[in-house]
Amino acid sequence: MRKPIIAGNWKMHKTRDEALQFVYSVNMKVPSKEYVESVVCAQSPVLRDLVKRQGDNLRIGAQNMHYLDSGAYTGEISAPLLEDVGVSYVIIGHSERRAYYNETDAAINKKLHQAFRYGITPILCVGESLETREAGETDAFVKKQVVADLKGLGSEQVKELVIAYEPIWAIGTGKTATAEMANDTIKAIRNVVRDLYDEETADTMRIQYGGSVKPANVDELLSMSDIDGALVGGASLDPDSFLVLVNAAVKK
Ligand SMILES: O=C(CO)COP(=O)(O)O
Repeated sequence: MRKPIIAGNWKMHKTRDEALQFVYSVNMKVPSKEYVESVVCAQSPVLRDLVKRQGDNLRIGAQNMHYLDSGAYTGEISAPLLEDVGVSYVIIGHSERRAYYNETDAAINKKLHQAFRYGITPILCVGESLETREAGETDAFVKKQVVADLKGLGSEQVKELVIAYEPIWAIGTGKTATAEMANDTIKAIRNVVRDLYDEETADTMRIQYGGSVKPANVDELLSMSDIDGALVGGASLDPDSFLVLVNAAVKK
C-alpha cells in the first residue's frame, strides 16, 4: 500500500503573516501522517518560520534548490541551507522552472542526487505540453524526462522519491486531465520505472497528479489505481480547500 501524499505548491504567493496564519489554522486539523502525508511548499524566506511551527502531521517543502553546495550563484538556494532549516521536501523540475529558468533534465538530475545527499525528499515534476499531447507523444516525452532525470539514482532512492505528473496544459488553466488520462500516463511512468529498476521499486514509488486539482475533482482523481496523491497550486492556498484535499486522500 502506497501512502498518499498531498503537497501544496504555493509558488510565489503569501506573505510571512499569511503563510504562518495558514499553518496555524491547519496544523491541528490535518489528518494523521499515518494515513496521508500533508506538505506545503513555500517561498524560501519563510521556510524556517514554518518548519518551527509545523505540527506533527504537516511538513514543509521548498520549491527549488541548486545542485551545488555553495558558490557564486546569486539568488540560488543550497541544499545544505535547506537541510539546516529543516525542510522535508523540495520540488524539483517544475514546468515553470523548466520553462522560465531553462532548467534542463541534466540539471534536474544533479538536483535529485543533491537532495538525496542532504536527506531531503524530492518531488520530481514531469509533464507534456498541449502540443505534445495532441501529437500523441505524451508517453514517449514523459519517458524521456523520467529516464534522464533519474539517471544514476539507486532503487532505494527511487522508492523514496515522489514524482508529480503535471501536464503543462492543465496547470493554472482550470483544465484538468480526465482521471483516466492522468492514470494512464501515470501508469506509463510506473512502467518506465519498472523497466529501469524492478517491480518492487515501481510499486513502491508514489506518483502524484498535478494540474487544476481542487475539492471538486480530487475524489475522482484519487480513486484511480495509480494516482497516489496530488501536487496542488491554486487550491492549496486556502486552508479550508487544502483540508478538503488532504482529507480526500485519507479515504484512498
Ligand atoms: O503547478 C501546479 C502544482 O505544482 C498546479 O497548479 P494549479 O493547481 O494551480 O493548476
